[in-house]
Amino acid sequence: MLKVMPPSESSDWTLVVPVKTLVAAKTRLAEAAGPHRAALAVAIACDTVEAALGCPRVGRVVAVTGDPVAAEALAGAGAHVVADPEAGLNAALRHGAREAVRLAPAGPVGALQADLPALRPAELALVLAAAAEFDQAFLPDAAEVGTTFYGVRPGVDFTPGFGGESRERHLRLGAKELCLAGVDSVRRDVDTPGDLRAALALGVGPRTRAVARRIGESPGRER
Ligand SMILES: Nc1nc2c(ncn2[C@@H]2O[C@H](COP(=O)(O)OP(=O)(O)OP(=O)(O)O)[C@@H](O)[C@H]2O)c(=O)[nH]1
Ligand SMILES: C=C(OP(=O)(O)O)C(=O)O
Repeated sequence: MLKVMPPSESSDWTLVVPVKTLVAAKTRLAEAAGPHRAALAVAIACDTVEAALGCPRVGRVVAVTGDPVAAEALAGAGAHVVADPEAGLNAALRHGAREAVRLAPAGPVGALQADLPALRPAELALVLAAAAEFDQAFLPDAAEVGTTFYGVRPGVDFTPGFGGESRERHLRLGAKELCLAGVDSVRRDVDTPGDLRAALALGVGPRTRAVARRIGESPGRER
């Protein structure tokens, strides 16, 4: 029998989450995490994916990684995993976005950083609702230097400019900066030990709490 798939709705986002090879991941947490650095990177990415999938505006998460260990864990957290073209972060995101359009041609596409372990689905919903008002939009990170989310309306070119001081780059590229209250968990990226403590204070997902305990950090409150 022919199975007719329902058309994806415009509020049904596909989020692309990039996860680099674990040997190279989270180097700024090397001292704090010691032998648990790769486990911490995987835990943070999987908690991010699980929370994103818990958001009613998200239809699916496409994770882009070339790492087999990360790929298995991310698939276990519910992501649709595609291989990394190994040409850098923005190339990985564009590759994931092509898969997103293949999976849901009528839906909006976003890039979400993989290091948001405190992410709360309801806060992500606010960001996606705001982003849907613009052709191209982004959310700056907690430090207001980088970016945690970049998204486009259906049919608009997906041209992410992540890396380093990407807030300025996204502004120059003409994306609308989202200035929203009540979305701290979507902006709380984790690069340094200080960032990790700030995320733990907000409340992180269960995998990150478990690794935090192993590296001697107080796991803080539950998300
Ligand atoms: N798939 C993919 N993801 C990448 C690549 N480069 C960076 N990322 C991801 O993009 C996000 C930001 O990356 P970085 O800040 O460069 O790296 P990081 O692992 O978070 O931290 P550091 O090693 O401390 O710089 C993280 O989620 C990374 O996993 C890449 O080439 N491919
Ligand atoms: C790559 C970026 O993030 P990070 O702070 O993780 O380097 C970015 O903000 O564009």
